[in-house]
Amino acid sequence: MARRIVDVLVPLALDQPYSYAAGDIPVAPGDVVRVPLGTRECAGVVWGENTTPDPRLDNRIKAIAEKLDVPPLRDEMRKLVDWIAHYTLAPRGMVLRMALRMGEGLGPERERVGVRLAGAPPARMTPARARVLATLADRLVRAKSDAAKEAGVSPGVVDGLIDEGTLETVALPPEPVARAPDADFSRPDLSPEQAAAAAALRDAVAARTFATFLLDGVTGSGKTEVYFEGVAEAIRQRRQVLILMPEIALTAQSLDRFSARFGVRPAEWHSEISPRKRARIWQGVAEGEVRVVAGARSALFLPFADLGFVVVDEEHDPAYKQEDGVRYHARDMAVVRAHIEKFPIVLASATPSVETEVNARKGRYRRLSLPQRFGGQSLPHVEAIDLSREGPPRGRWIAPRLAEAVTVAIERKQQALLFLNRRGYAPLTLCRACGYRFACPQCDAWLVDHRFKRQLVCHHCGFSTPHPAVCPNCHAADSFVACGPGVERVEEEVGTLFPQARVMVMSSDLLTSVDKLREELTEIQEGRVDIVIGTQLVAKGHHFPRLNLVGIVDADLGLANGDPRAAERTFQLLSQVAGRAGREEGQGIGFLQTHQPEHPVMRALIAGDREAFYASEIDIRERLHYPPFGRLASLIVSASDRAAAETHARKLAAIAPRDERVRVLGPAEAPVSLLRGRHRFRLLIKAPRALDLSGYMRDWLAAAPKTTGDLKREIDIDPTSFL
Ligand SMILES: Nc1ncnc2c1ncn2[C@@H]1O[C@H](COP(=O)(O)OP(=O)(O)OP(=O)(O)O)[C@@H](O)[C@H]1O
Ligand SMILES: [Zn+2]
Repeated sequence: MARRIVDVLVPLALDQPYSYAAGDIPVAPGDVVRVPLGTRECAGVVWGENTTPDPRLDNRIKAIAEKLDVPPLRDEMRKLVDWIAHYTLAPRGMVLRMALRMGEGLGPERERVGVRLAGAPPARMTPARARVLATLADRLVRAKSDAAKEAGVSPGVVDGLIDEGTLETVALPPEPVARAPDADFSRPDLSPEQAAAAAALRDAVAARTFATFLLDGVTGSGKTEVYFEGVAEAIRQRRQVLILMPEIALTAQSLDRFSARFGVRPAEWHSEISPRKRARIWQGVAEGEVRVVAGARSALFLPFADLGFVVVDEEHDPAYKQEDGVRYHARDMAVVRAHIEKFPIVLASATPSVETEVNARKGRYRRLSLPQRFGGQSLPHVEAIDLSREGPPRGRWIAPRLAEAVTVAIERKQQALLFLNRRGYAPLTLCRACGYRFACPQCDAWLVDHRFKRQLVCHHCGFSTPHPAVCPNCHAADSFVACGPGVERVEEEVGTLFPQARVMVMSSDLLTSVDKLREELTEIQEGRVDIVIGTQLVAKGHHFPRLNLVGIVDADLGLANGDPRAAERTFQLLSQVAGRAGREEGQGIGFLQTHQPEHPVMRALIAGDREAFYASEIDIRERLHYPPFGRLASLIVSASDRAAAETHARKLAAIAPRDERVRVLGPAEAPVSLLRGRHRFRLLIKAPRALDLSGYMRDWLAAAPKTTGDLKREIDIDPTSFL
């Protein structure tokens, strides 16, 4: 009998599977196996039968070491991996790696040890020991760590009592990763609009077919309550659900809302979940035991046994695009997954991306509208403060009219949010004596002054250095001037203007963990803060009942960077921020401090005229053949040697396949021309919508010269960042 050979894809930067002999291990496609690779072993997935193995390899083919005891990767999941790799041009192994990211913790569950009172009291009694005995006097079993915690003693005390025979140990079953949600735990009364939208989602989930919805509701309209009804239907159908959120929106508040509706928290999946927990969730999801996952973009690659509904909350959020490794857009790939597995998906936003908006206009996505806030609250009233006419005095950042409004808000015991999307104290530091500016040694960027950490920091690569005492150029002392504001500088000004106010600064660099973020958000919700100063960390999804005033310190900040999506991003971000105001009672007000009150983005925000913004933006995109009316890809060539990068980029441009429908722009020095010590050149490729741009890029690179030295090429299909 011929040997059975199978192809195994390993989670490494390889596009092709390797052949292995199955021996007498009964493997089938999708099975997770351990295989020898070079000098070590690694996990991989059987991708298919190999019926025509290369005879020359015959005696070099190695055998599969073992089949792992985890559920196989289903057909649909393998199709998704193939699809994404094909589309993004990432090696298939790298995409697989995301689907196998169950941590190294897979394997038997770590046993939990419980204790209970069993024998005679110890010979030597101490107050700590007495407390443990008192705690366990009810003769119930407790986890060892819980017993220590409840008694307020160290675990060593409990161990001592076990050694003496006073306590006995008992093996406890592992805690479930997630308990089953109850679809009818607490059903809300929906407004008529909410009810109509919810019914559409429920029907779609019950129909078990592919459909894409845009849940288009103004800030505070109760989109969450609506998509929860789709979730409830999937739970009733005994199917699984994935709720994707931008990482920072995975807050205690949103998880609590889930448990208020369904009785339990969903399983969480984000970068701070521990490897062991990760492994258990992965397995629970694959076995169908975990019903609902709320996760950041990487949760898209979880191997659901029977996924029946996906929500992409805040679908316009740039955080859905992964910018390193496999460059994929989780929203778009979620739609692909829904299509492959034939279930409905809903994209929710108050400010849909232009792509999604156009898809809805063209009828490719079905729009569900919630034009009003829930409970009759009106949308915030937005006004411009023209910085060229009524700006603050020199060296200050809060205009008199905004300061006045903050004073009034505090008097009324309401909260104010001052938004500035810039971390640190000042974006540029220079020497007054000689004009020297502090720049990053590895990047084309100024160093940002972070006073709280007492460092100058590069926001591109993380390089940091303590504040020097004298100018490194002219050796003058005390000659530094901080230029421009960051949140820390606004905090300083707020301290002078409102000395009595309780102030909190929220900025990602000041946070140590997700838990810390959750604590701070709770403090704001509970009204223990008067003025919040924050970056985009506070812009998204939060519901602060007492917040009625939002001041945008520099509304023009995002417009200046030459990015084709600058207008869209600015509109979305500022609408979201302003949308935090007046959600529960009273009228919300937003102030935009701007030098360009006539800019279409500012005019649309002030008039509350979303349609005007989309009309002008869609018109521009259509004329320029930008997405979604055309397609883009970017190719960045980088190297530590500038000439090497430039020469290679030019060579690539010269050999681009000829196709009169495709335009290759560049190479040009990238806007960030030096990053982490590498010089960067960019090519931008523009093509019509119908063209297979991934195929074009693949043909191109297949003919390209090999990269030598530390030359690197990075391809980004549908880029969203243009730096
Ligand atoms: N049917 C309902 N019954 C009771 N409360 C509701 C209902 N719908 C919405 N709410 C409440 O209204 C508030 C706003 O809802 P939600 O946060 O879901 O809005 P949203 O549309 O997601 O807003 P944003 O886009 O600003 O995040 C929440 O406090 C929510 O609990
Ligand atoms: Zn840097």
